[in-house]
Amino acid sequence: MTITIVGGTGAMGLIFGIRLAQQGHTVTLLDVNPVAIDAVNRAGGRLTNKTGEVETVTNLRATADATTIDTTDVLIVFTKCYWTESALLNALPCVGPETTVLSLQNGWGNYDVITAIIPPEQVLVGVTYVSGTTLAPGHARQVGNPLVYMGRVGHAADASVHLIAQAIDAAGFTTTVSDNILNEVFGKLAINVTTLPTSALLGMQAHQLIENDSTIALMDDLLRELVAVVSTRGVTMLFDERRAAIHHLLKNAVGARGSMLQDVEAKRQTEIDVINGAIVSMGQQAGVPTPVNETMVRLIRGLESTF
Ligand SMILES: NC(=O)C1=CN([C@@H]2O[C@H](COP(=O)(O)OP(=O)(O)OC[C@H]3O[C@@H](n4cnc5c(N)ncnc54)[C@H](OP(=O)(O)O)[C@@H]3O)[C@@H](O)[C@H]2O)C=CC1
Ligand SMILES: CC(C)(CO)C(=O)C(=O)O
Repeated sequence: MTITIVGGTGAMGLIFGIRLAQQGHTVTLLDVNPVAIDAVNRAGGRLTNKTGEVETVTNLRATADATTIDTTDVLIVFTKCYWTESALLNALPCVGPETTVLSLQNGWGNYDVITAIIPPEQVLVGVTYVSGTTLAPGHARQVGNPLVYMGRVGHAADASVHLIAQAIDAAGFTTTVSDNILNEVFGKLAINVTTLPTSALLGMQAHQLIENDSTIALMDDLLRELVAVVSTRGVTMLFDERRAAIHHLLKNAVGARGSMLQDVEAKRQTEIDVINGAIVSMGQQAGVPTPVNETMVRLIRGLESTF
């Protein structure tokens, strides 16, 4: 399969690109970061795995120029959400009528942004529980849970979805094709809404969030609001089940640094608008109060204003 990853030299792009290249796929990392592109083309993509070993993969290339890439079978989107539109427009030279575009980004709204550019029948969305950190240009660390959920929005998956899912699964990510993928997107959003701003504001690693009553109570409040909001969209989410899933994930994510914490440390814009900001907007539309999520948005925006 030919696979192009947009945002490919970022933390998640490198992890998926390296794992897919190790399976023999023709992988191209499309990115705008010249230092990371150069590092990959000179020394290969490097991945520090869960046991601390560094794996180096040289059968992949990186570029900023989509016109140098043949029409790709699959385009995986792994930019920060605020770059999705411009990154996709830049990627169009390697997208044909048979290309499948798959977003595994966090946040709410990726499907709408992508389908404003790419026909919906070519678009898949999903989520992943892998946690990635950039250690150096062209070098990422993979921790977290290697789970992926993907599917077609509003339609059952066909054979082509299963083929891509099999490729991702064979690359070491336990992959589930879902016929109700937006439920999975909301389930992941619940994890991001509760954990990402909390860890970013307090400088805490994932497992530290469940080591004291105050952060547990704060995350409960954020989750309660999200459950109330998504119920107005016909999504049944059980508070206790999601809370247990979040605690389980955090307990098993020792050493993981949430992507928003990494953004704050790098003094980079965060994805707060498509995470807690999305809950605030949906709450406003449905008449559901979301004061705790609104406070997190204000705190993160305040922090961003100091960068
Ligand atoms: N990190 C994590 O643990 C997880 C992240 N996610 C989600 O995955 C997505 C990617 O996150 P992450 O890998 O951490 O982010 P990174 O910032 O590490 O990577 C994003 C990459 O996209 C590049 N980029 C920016 N603009 C463009 C463009 N126009 N065209 C192509 N590439 C571009 C960036 O370059 P530059 O550096 O120069 O800006 C960077 O190399 C986000 O939605 C995040 O929420 C999901 C699960 C876990
Ligand atoms: C939940 C977590 C940590 C990993 O899946 C994540 O989504 C992120 O850091 O953005």
